[in-house]
Amino acid sequence: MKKHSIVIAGGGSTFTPGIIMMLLDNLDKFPIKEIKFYDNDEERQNTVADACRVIIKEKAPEIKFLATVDPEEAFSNIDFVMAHIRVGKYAMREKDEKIPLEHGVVGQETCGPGGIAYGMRSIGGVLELIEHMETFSPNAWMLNYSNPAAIVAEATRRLKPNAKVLNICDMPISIENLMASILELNSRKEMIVKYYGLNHFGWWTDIRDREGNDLMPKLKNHVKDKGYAIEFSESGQHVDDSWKSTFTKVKDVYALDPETMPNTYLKYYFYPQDEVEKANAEYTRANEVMDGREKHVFGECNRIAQANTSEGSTLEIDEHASYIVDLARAIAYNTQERMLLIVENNGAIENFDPTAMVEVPCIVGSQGPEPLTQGQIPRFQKSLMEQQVGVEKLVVEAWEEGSYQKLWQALTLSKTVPNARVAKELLDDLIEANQEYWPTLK
Ligand SMILES: NC(=O)c1ccc[n+]([C@@H]2O[C@H](COP(=O)([O-])OP(=O)(O)OC[C@H]3O[C@@H](n4cnc5c(N)ncnc54)[C@H](O)[C@@H]3O)[C@@H](O)[C@H]2O)c1
Ligand SMILES: O=P(O)(O)OC[C@H]1O[C@H](O[C@H]2[C@H](O)[C@@H](O)[C@@H](O)O[C@@H]2CO)[C@H](O)[C@@H](O)[C@@H]1O
Ligand SMILES: [Mn+2]
Repeated sequence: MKKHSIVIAGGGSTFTPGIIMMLLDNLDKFPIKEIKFYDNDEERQNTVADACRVIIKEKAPEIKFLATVDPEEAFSNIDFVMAHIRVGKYAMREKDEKIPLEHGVVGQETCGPGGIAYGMRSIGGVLELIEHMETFSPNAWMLNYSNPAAIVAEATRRLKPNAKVLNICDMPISIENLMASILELNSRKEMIVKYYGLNHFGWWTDIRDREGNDLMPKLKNHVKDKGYAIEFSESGQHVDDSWKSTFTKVKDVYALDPETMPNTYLKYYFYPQDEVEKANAEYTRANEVMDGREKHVFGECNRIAQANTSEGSTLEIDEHASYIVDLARAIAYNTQERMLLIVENNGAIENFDPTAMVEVPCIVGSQGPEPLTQGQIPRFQKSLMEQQVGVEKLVVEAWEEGSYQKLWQALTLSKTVPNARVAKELLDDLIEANQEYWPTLK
């Protein structure tokens, strides 16, 4: 098997050590020659890189390792870019969440005004990574999970239509892991699913085992009362209380259409007021993540680098991120794996905008993804998706044209925003907070 060279863009991410440990755990399936880290924050990246260097040396000393802030060094001679950047880091995520709450609107990193603000920051950052890849390794593929994936994917479709970039999200994978637990299966890979939607905005319509048996009745029986909540102590991975509450809230989302299984993020569109009431405007998910995951990961990285050993480390392999290996293998070895990806619709959802970026099952091989047709979708989901895809497209147009008007329209159209006046007040506050990152809007 060919050994691959990869660059992780956003080397300083809190997810990087877990992904490195996951890659090292899968070397038999996806051999690696070289790993490079690239970030535009050298200090943050070095903290993670100094620990990962130790881990790689212990587990696979034959792998070359380099951390750099120089695009040419990072993007030369690579086969894959694994991209997870957060433009503006947690300081800006905190503003994305808190500014909407000041206006009585959902404060969430990828949904509603927070997602729109984050999108306006991410588009430029992700397009720049694509340009580096195309300049220094034109045959490489980018596996992109930088958020907000829906807006980023639309930007890549519109502004880099020929780029070899695959946009993917781990939420369906996480949910399928929970479904597998509920169904008492050994792995989510025992399920064959049908699914359609937008990123963080979709529904499973059919779930079967490999023999073709319908697993939906058993799932429905659990989800109607408990959502996707399970006994998390048995799941092996730590799950924060706010995520447990999200998994439980699924039962209310499910009630809207008991024939399908929903993505967790739909709660922000169906029950925005519940989310606003529950939120603490002084302490949002960004604060939780900074005090939790970020402190833990950076604390452990410092300890490993100083001790020059990972012995006793509490960093966890990011098991559910193994979809990244599946995706890279599908491209590298033409495995024809069936995976949910965010791709241009082109008729996969028959009665929906062919130019929308939708999340559907695809067969992935060395030529990229082939979307599987999901047929016609019902009026309820179609109407919701049309509104949301309108928001996403308007954001990308606003970014490209520097249009205040289109961004105001996008915010007004979002189901999470009550009216155009609130949308305008929000927009003005978001412009003020994002001066360093957004294009100038006229
Ligand atoms: N698609 C998914 O389902 C999924 C799942 C988990 C995380 N994510 C995304 O992964 C990303 C990382 O998340 P995190 O919580 O670890 O964030 P983080 O802030 O810890 O890491 C992001 C890194 O990106 C770097 N960065 C920012 N702008 C950059 C640029 N223009 N060029 C190069 N590097 C840049 C930052 O310096 C930082 O080190 C986020 O976009 C997050 O939303 C996506
Ligand atoms: O609030 P965060 O930073 O913890 O998570 C935001 C991300 O949430 C999703 O990914 C989750 C995953 O679905 C969950 O089960 C858990 O295992 O962790 C992941 C990362 O926290 C979502 O798909 C991402 O787009 C979000 O960035
Ligand atoms: Mn996601």
